[in-house]
Amino acid sequence: MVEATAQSLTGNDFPPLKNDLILRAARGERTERAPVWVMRQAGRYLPEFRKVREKHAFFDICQTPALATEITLQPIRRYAGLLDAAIIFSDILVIPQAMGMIVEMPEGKGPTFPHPLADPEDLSRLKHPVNVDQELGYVFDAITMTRKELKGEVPLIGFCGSPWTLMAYMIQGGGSRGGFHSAKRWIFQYPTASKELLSRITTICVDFLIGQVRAGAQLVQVFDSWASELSPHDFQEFSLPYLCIIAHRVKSGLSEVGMEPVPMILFAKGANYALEELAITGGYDVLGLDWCIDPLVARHLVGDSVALQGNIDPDILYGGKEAIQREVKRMCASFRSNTTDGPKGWIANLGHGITPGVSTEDMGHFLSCVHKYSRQGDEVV
Ligand SMILES: O=C(O)CCc1c2[nH]c(c1CC(=O)O)Cc1[nH]c(c(CC(=O)O)c1CCC(=O)O)Cc1[nH]c(c(CC(=O)O)c1CCC(=O)O)Cc1[nH]c(c(CCC(=O)O)c1CC(=O)O)C2
Repeated sequence: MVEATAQSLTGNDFPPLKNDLILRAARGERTERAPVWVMRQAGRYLPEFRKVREKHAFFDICQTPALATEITLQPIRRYAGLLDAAIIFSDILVIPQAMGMIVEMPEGKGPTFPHPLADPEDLSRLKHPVNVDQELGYVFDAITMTRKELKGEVPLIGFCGSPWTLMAYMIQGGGSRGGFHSAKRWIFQYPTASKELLSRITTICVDFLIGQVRAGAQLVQVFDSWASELSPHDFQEFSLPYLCIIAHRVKSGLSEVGMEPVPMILFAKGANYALEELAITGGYDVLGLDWCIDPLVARHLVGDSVALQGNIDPDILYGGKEAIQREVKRMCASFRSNTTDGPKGWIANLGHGITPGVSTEDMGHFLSCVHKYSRQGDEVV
């Protein structure tokens, strides 16, 4: 267990960084091998996470910097030398909580909102404006503490949910299992109120990401996990403009306080139809891919303007050692455009989060295979 407390945090005098592979790849540079991290790498597939979870409620962990730090470090310790980034332990749903909504996490059911937004009058129930330092300062404290405890081993990623994905949760009242009818009814029946809500969330995302960087995050990722629910036209109307505002305002906001921009990653799951446009106008340095697009095709669409992240099917980790090796090899060849050169502008990851049933050994095997098959000079499939 880490010993520091939130009270002991002082300034931003962090230990020097020893591994900058992911930062170089995010800038589009050619690297000696692909940096690798995994969405949800600190989570239920780890027995050490489940042990902490037995004693603490999910959001208590998020709100207690020493616990969030401990869990963020768990995969970094277990897979020492194999992971090239840590991601702060938190959840995308801390923003709806900051807006005054109650979010519960009943065992085995996933996030639940007991009082979702039913119609536009309900917007008046939300805090507006939101004081992000006050409501989400615990995430900033957790980031500062984690950054110190990481001792420069790997960079730390901060994150938030996208306006559309968060709006969908706030109206739907729960996870993907319930469908998306209520959330989508809003965009068709109440487009003006929907845009008002999206704008409010956008402002919070901007302040939240700037705060995370000021607290010590060295990259940030925006999760638009439910982009897949929108048609290309509706993505243009109800998600893309807000994603663009976030990227541009975070960068300008950081420069206003005299800070260097950090790489920004966008994971818009299922929005592969928008990759070309996102690369041109999005303002993100890295675009995350799900497993439904071939990396060669994605690279062709985005050109050299952005780095890419991803993208094998998370269920491959259930396929056994041989399948993992085979599929990682295939992914590496495709991201490396079938050359023996080192990868250029590629961060290896799954195409979405690791799921709770994966064995810790198979996760380790995935990471080792990326190290082996993404290396410069290595054979291609
Ligand atoms: O599938 C659903 O409908 C609800 C998903 C869900 C959320 N929080 C949740 C759950 C329950 C669950 O995972 O079973 C609740 C949640 N969030 C988290 C965990 C830990 C774990 O997955 O085992 C859990 C499970 C909690 C538990 O029961 O112990 C932590 C979390 N959520 C998230 C992150 C960031 C990341 O992915 O790396 C991270 C932290 C980083 C890390 O674990 O290393 C992000 C998150 N949370 C969430 C989403 C939306 C995804 C979706 O709706 O499909 C997303 C974004 C995404 O994964 O695309 C919402």
